[in-house]
Amino acid sequence: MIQARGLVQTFRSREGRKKTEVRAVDGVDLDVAEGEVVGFLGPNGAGKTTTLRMLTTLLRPTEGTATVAGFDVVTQSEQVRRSIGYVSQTGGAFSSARAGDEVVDHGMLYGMRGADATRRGKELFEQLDLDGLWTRMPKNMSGGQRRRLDIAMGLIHDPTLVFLDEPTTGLDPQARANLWEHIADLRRRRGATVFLTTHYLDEADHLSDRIVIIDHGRIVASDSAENLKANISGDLVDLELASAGDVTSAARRLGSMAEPGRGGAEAVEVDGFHVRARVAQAGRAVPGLLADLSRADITLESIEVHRPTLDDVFLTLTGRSLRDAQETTTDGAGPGEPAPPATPALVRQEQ
Ligand SMILES: Nc1ncnc2c1ncn2[C@@H]1O[C@H](COP(=O)(O)OP(=O)(O)OP(=O)(O)O)[C@@H](O)[C@H]1O
Repeated sequence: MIQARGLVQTFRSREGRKKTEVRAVDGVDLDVAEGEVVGFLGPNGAGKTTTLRMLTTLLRPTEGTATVAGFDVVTQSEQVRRSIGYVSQTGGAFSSARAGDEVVDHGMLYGMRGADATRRGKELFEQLDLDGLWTRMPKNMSGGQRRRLDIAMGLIHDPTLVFLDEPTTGLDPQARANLWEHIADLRRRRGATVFLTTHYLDEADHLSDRIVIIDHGRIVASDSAENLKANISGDLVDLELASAGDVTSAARRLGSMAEPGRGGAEAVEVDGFHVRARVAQAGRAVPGLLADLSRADITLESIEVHRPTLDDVFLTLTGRSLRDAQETTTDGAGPGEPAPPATPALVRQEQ
């Protein structure tokens, strides 16, 4: 459905008298099969939106080639546009028409009959929690409601290939869950292919068959979330001790079980009464560890095991945490909408 080879995008900008060149996308190859849901992850400025804009024909690649739905993004841009749905990060510019009319007009632009566009639009309004807002003007909607309207516009013509640029940023948890349901449904019922960028690791993990990670304009990983996590990180074991005296011996015992190549004291993090380390397979390691601690009369307050997250994957690949690589932004939610999470740029909810 999507095939890209050596995609490059450079931007020229001027800082004072100095001209600089930003290589926003630096040789991207992509293959997305029909019916696949791909989560495109990376820190701010990694090149996600620029890649998406090239694939959706909004930006001509500086170098490289890409076909989308079988059409060339440069020489057959019109056919590409007809074949896809696109929800941009910033949303569309709305006229002064009512929300429902905007959506129906948008469907008709794609060749739908008015009655079909209205029926489908009403269905989407209900699914995206926009009930009762059909006749409201978009400028009088909250930020979150406008975001959901953007999504309704992108899906009105039931595209079988959908590009979603941060579709749920600024949405409250319930609206996010609804949209997830909707995206899962697009694939289940229509066999749609979905290519989405997101800063929410749990979203990428939950929705995607495959995660593609981009950093500094280059793809650094591409695999299922399960495989990425299994290949890279061990499980994090977090022990809470009852007394400071037990911390040192617990740290020594846990260190000896840490992942091969990462064992020893340096693999162990001590934080107050907590001792943490990664072990290859916690399910197998923990029973022995507990028995060992018990024999040594070490009293545990609690033990927690965290499966590796996509953030751990990114950290292992690049030496940086996705969270640290993000900037905090607060846009997205409008009046009457719950505020977005404290660091909407990236939220980790897996652990
Ligand atoms: N029109 C432009 N002119 C100059 N530089 C640009 C332009 N558009 C993007 N860039 C730069 O290209 C790089 C990649 O930007 P891009 O928006 O693709 O990143 P992103 O991964 O989508 O980031 P975010 O998660 O913040 O949306 C950044 O360094 C950005 O500043």
